[in-house]
Amino acid sequence: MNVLLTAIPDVLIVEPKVFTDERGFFYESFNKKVMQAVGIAADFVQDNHSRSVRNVLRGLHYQIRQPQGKLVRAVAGEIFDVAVDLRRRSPTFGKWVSMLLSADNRRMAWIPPGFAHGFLVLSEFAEVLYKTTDYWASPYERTIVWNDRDLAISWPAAGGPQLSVKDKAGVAFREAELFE
Ligand SMILES: Cc1cn([C@H]2C[C@H](O)[C@@H](COP(=O)(O)OP(=O)(O)O[C@H]3O[C@H](C)C(=O)[C@H](O)[C@H]3O)O2)c(=O)[nH]c1=O
Repeated sequence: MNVLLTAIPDVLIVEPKVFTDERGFFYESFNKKVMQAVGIAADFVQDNHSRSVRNVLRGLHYQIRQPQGKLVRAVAGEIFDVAVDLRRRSPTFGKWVSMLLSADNRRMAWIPPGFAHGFLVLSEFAEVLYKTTDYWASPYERTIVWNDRDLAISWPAAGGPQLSVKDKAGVAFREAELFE
C-alpha cells in the first residue's frame, strides 16, 4: 500500500496494492493493522454506499457533533473529491484539497473528523463507498454551500451541478458552525 500526502497534511491518499491476473483483480480495501501503520488509527463504525449520475455534487457536509472521519473510494466511475479544513486552530484552517478518486485508480481518501466533505461526479455515474468513524446523526448534520466565495473551490463543473434541496440551502463558510 502506498500513501500520498496532500496539501493538507492530515488528509491522505491511500493506494492499495492491487493483485491482477487473468481472472481480474483483488485488493484489500481495508486492513486495520495496515491502516494503523500509516497513521490512520481510526475505528470505523459505519459503511456507506451512494450512487450518483454525472454532474451530481453531494456536499459540503459534516457533523458538528459526532464529527465523522471518512475513508472514501469510488468503485464505479470517477469523482472529484473535496475535503475542507474546518478546525479553527489548524494551520490549514479554511483550506481545501481535491482528489480524483476512481474505479480505475482505486485511490482512497482519508479525511479526518473536523473536515467538510463533498464530491462531484465526473463520469456517467459513480458509486462511492466510504467508512465513517462515527454514526450518522442528522440533528448534527451541517452543510456549507458548494460554491462558497471564501473557499473558492475550483469544481470542474461546467454549468451548475445537480444538488439536493438540502445542499442548495447550504450556508456560507463565514456563517458556518466550525470546530475549535
Ligand atoms: C449520510 C446518511 C444519510 N442517510 C439517509 C438520509 C436520507 O434519507 C438519505 C440521503 O441522505 P443525504 O441526501 O444526506 O446523502 P448525501 O447527500 O450523500 O450525504 C452524504 O454526502 C457527503 C458526501 C458525505 O460525506 C456525508 O457522508 C453525507 O452527508 O440517506 C442515512 O440513512 N445514513 C447516513 O449516514
